[in-house]
Amino acid sequence: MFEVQNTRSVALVLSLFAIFGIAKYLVRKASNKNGHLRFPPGPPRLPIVGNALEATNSDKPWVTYKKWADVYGDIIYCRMLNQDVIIINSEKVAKDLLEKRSSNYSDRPFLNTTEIFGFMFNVLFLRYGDKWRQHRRLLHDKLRTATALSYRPSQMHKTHQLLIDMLETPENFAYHLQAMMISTIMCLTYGYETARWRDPLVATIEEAIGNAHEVTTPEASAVLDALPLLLHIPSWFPGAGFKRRARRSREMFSDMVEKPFQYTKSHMYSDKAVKCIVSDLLATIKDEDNHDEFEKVIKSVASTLVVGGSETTMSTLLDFVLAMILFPDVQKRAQTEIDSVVGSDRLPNFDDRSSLPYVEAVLRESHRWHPVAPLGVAHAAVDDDIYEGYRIPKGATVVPNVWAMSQNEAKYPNPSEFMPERFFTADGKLNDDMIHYAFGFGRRACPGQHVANAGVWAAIVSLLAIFKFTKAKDDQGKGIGIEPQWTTGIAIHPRAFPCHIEPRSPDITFEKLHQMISHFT
Ligand code: HEM
Repeated sequence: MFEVQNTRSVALVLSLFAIFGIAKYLVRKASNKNGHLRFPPGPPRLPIVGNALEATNSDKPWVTYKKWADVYGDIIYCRMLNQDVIIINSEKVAKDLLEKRSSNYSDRPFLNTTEIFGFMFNVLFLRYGDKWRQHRRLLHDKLRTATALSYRPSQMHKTHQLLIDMLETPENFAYHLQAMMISTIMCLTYGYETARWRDPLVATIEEAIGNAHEVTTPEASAVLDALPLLLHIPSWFPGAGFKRRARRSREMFSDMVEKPFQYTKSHMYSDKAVKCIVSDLLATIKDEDNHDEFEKVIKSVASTLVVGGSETTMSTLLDFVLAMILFPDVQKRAQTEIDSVVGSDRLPNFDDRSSLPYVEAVLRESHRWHPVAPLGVAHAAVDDDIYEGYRIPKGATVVPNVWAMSQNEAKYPNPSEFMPERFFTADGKLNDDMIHYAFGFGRRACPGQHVANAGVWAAIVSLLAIFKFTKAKDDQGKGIGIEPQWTTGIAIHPRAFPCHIEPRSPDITFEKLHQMISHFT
């Protein structure tokens, strides 16, 4: 994060670390009540930096942590500069700590990068306490299973728009997937209809989120968290380019929070008003004394929905498309199932869902194969704790390595293969592995998972019903090989890959598709 560019800066940074490290060690030693217990096992630590170099050396820290897990076990202690970090590599330990002891593990570590990049409006990063509870109550009310059902018509409507866009310009598939997911959540949250192509608000949201994803992880924030003094150096100072990026990020997030909110507020009593989450919430606080305070909460909840609900679902769909190209037999089997249940004269609807178990398994495998949030979102320990005889210090950052859970060979043989079959029992029924760990743990678990699963299912089943996904071809007509790569950060997605998308049948013309959509029930 902090780009050290010359030897003097390095010397200065290291001396400061040494002073702060020793001071923190002495304070901790004096106040520690479980000091006689050992930390969980972990890799050897260097003086001052601890394990920070190894953890930040790769753009896939989850893979590094999984390698550590193979040596040291399911619960690991490491140190990122002056920060204690506990890495959890199994579902069992994650449940034991983050769920069964959730009153101690529902806090978030404070990351300086979230603050300076303007991401603190996001409920995801709120510390555990009354303010978080107030936000979380509203989120729960608007995202719980029963309410989520009322979003389905809108989710299907946006999915049908996606089918039209894909038929028109299949080469822009990644843009269409992203635009659909942002458009859906903007409509549900703000009643705002995005333009079909290059909507300015969509562009701001994409840029703001993309920018923040890489820097809002404990690994990326480690230097600034250890040495907050660096926040005060001027932006022209060598290595302080992050300050200029942070300023731009704050401006974009401010637009993202304010503009759509003001749109809803100014339209909610007009003839064109569309019922949405923000207008519902604003109506409930109309006569409240501390109206301005409530308005801030609504703004924060609404923009969190957009951040939480767009990039994650789009990334899952990109994983799905990539998997369909790399694993054509899975695609064929899912389409055979859809054809047998839905036929070719209509589009799938939510009533078909329970009759399409293989498609359901494709959805689960899309969450498992390359989890969108490979290190979940870090929790933090409120107080000292002891687990299996090991000491977990108060304030430790607790990282669930979702990647390691998803690649557990004992549970998922050949984990790098996309195999929906792994979700079936021997007698051909869907098993009960819903990949809940991809959505986090305990009191902080994703409140949007029902909405997410409905939206992603609708897109997967509809795309499979209409389109065939294959490798793009070179000049000689040979399929172009794909070496899949993923982005890095708190939420990841496959980097651009070549792909050929065409209708499964020559009967699928614009006219036919519009007809199917107009007859949709
Ligand atoms: C594939 C889609 C999604 C995935 C994989 C996902 C994953 C996650 C994860 C891992 C967390 C952190 C949980 C933890 O701290 O243990 C989270 C939190 C959250 N998600 Fe999602 N999410 C998805 C979709 C959505 C959607 C569609 C929404 C909203 C409509 C949403 C809203 C939120 C919110 C508000 C939080 C913050 C919860 C808190 O800190 O209390 N997510 N999500």
